[in-house]
Amino acid sequence: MELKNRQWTHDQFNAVRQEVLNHWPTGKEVDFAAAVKYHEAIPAKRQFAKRLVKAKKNGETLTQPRAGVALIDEHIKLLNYLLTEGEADLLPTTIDSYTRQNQYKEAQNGIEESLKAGRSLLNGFPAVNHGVAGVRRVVESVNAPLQVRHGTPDARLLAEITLAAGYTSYEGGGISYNIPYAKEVSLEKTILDWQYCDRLVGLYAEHGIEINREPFGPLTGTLVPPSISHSVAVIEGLLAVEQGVKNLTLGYGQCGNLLQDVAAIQALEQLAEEYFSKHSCADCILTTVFHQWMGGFPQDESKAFGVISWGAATAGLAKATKVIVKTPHEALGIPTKEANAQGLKATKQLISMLSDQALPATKELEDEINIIKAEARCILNKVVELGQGDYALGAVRAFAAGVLDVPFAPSKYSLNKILPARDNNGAVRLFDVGNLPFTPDLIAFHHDKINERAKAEGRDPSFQMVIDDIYAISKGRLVGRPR
Ligand SMILES: CCC[C@H]1O[C@@H](n2cnc3c(N)ncnc32)[C@H](O)[C@@H]1O
Repeated sequence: MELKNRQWTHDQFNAVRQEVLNHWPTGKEVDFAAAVKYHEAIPAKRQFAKRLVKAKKNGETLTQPRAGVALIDEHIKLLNYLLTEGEADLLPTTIDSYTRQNQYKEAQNGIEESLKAGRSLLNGFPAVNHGVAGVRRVVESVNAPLQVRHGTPDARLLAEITLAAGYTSYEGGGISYNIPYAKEVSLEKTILDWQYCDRLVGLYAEHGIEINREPFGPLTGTLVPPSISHSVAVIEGLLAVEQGVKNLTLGYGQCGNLLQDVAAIQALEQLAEEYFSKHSCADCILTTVFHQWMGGFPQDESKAFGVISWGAATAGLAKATKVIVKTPHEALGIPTKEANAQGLKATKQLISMLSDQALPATKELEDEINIIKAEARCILNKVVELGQGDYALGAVRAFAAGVLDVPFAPSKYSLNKILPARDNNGAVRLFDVGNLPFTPDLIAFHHDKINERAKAEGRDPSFQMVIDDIYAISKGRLVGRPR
């Protein structure tokens, strides 16, 4: 099928669906009409979209962990522990890496080995192998809104099975689950495959079932400038809305400077409103998600709590609709349920203590918001130009030209010409703007900010700054100062 940002017809969708449902035997369990009926009976309090709308209306910042283990009963126990002990407002199901690569045979082995070992030998929940009936057991046993979180370039069968089972939110996107997650999967293919996922959500919406979609905001999670992650978020949001998605959460990964991060969430809301109303998507409900620091963490658990709490405080002051919570085991690997619950409770403490405060709307904050929006507009307008008006085509061409460029991305489709580094206050700026289509004054802004830090540190701007910043937080700092 030719790539274009146009809603798929039912015939186009159904032609592809037959093939998708055959990718693994459990695909046969998918019965869309029965799934719609099942969703109709899901109470509002367990519907992700509704809970987000309520939070936006009440000015709440909801907490959500990441969590997933191999076997159904253990996964249910884990989620219920995070709900009761961790006081989570929203719950995930993090999918294992084999499933993310469509390696369902290996996932099946993982299930069998986990049964033998009596513990999870997968780094997430292999939903495709468990099938609709198995995944539905999770939905029936956990009294909270459930979201599928993963990192899957071809997430079509995973969407069919988890949504049919009753999950009411689905993370990911054709850019955000390709560029940071795959080495050489064509962007064209993943954007097409994610149009399928969004069209499926659109079909549920046509039957009155509201399912929330959340493009993956942080991308590589390593010093990604806000304007770059926002540009991807807006593009994926527009592509999703074209396929009939009505409830979207756009996301952003914490960078660490409070002013820049609060400005980033406000700029994201304003950019989304601007671009969505421009493309007549006024009836799409928009919320935001703030991801606590996605880069390297300190091994020491007390220091890790410091990083988690900083992310919680920033999310609370930014008034994001939800915050994705890290754990004190981040530097070690998959967290225990206790560590996961601790991260959630520390976060909730900060969020509730900050619910009566907001960052004052100072000139500095406004300036930061305007810089982020100006940069994103430069990128998005160039994307539309390259795509001759089409965001899907434009996105593919923009990556080829370096107009969109994600730092430290594994994908060969990202030029990786840009180089981010922190300025003297720790805000993420660009040491090398690569081929980003910024105006001269924006380029000068970044240049000056990096030079200001260089002067303060008594060294020339260099790639060493980038390296120092990558390791800074795990070494207890924000700005990677020279030794
Ligand atoms: C983009 C996602 C990276 C983050 O996702 C966490 N993560 C991955 N898999 C699981 C899991 N099965 N349970 C709890 N957290 C998980 C990692 O720690 C990291 O923070």
